[in-house]
Amino acid sequence: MNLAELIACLREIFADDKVDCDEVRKVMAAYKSNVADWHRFAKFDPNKYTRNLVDVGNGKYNLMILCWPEGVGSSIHDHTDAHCFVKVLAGRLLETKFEWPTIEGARLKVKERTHYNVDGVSYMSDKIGLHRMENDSHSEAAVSLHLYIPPYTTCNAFDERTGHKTQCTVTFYSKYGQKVDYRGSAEGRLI
Ligand SMILES: O=C(O)CCSS
Ligand SMILES: [Fe+2]
Repeated sequence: MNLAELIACLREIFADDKVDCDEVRKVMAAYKSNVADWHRFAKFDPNKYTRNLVDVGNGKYNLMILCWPEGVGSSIHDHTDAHCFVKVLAGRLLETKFEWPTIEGARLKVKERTHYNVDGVSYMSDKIGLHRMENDSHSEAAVSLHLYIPPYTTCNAFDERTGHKTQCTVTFYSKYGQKVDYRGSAEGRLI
């Protein structure tokens, strides 16, 4: 299966409304990363991770490729009640899962830390908690494939020391292989 066939499979799965997480996870795991499939979407920025839109299906999901320079990670964030599947395409990612904050001003509690290597698939949702994804390698960039069902444009970022949350707008560095130019627009803040 190549990336185009994975996309065709996802469109079929999401032709109806129910989300069968096991089926999605199996399909994401069945695709074996091939840089020839995804290279044209993988646009890096030296100072942050980039979100590169690949497919929106019939509006039921966002499929995107994220590019992580060495040592770069996301903030600690939620997923706005969406399902979140992450598959590593190159390098490796460290996922740190946190409990939701319960005490005002208290430090977030770590639930677990897991490394995902190439073709590893992780699942996250607000029912499980919060997480941070990061490329903790200092010698190798990472690339990952993210599927969010349903799509969302805002989520919350959390301060690890206090649990304080800030709403963020998530944007795309590129869409379908073309860089997006936000000059002059308020958008553009990443989490
Ligand atoms: O920017 C995002 O969508 C978070 C990446 S880790 S799921
Ligand atoms: Fe996430």
